[in-house]
Amino acid sequence: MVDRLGENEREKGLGELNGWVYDAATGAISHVFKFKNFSEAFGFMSRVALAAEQAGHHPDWSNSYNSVTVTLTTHDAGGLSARDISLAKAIDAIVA
Ligand SMILES: C[C@H](O)[C@H](O)[C@H]1CNC2=NC(N)=NC(=O)C2=N1
Repeated sequence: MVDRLGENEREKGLGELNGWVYDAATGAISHVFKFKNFSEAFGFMSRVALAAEQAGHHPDWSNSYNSVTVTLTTHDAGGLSARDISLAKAIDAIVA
């Protein structure tokens, strides 16, 4: 079990990320990643899948051709937790 972040922790975490948006209604952060083509998008998803497995924390996501929408929230905590911030940082590192 992991705690939901308070407002201050959430804002601090968001400040350490690159282009993720918090949705208060769902308690999730999301980011739309765009690539040159489907192959690049799927390669990104493969790398994220490995990072997610390593973290034991998994994205809600969708893919349409060259676009991947990644949404992170912690179901167990009913909102955003440090695990989401940590996985978002790993994803930012993958696209950097
Ligand atoms: C037992 C295991 O740690 C949990 O069920 C994990 C797996 N991956 C998860 N991923 C996400 N995004 N939220 C969770 O609450 C979650 N729970």
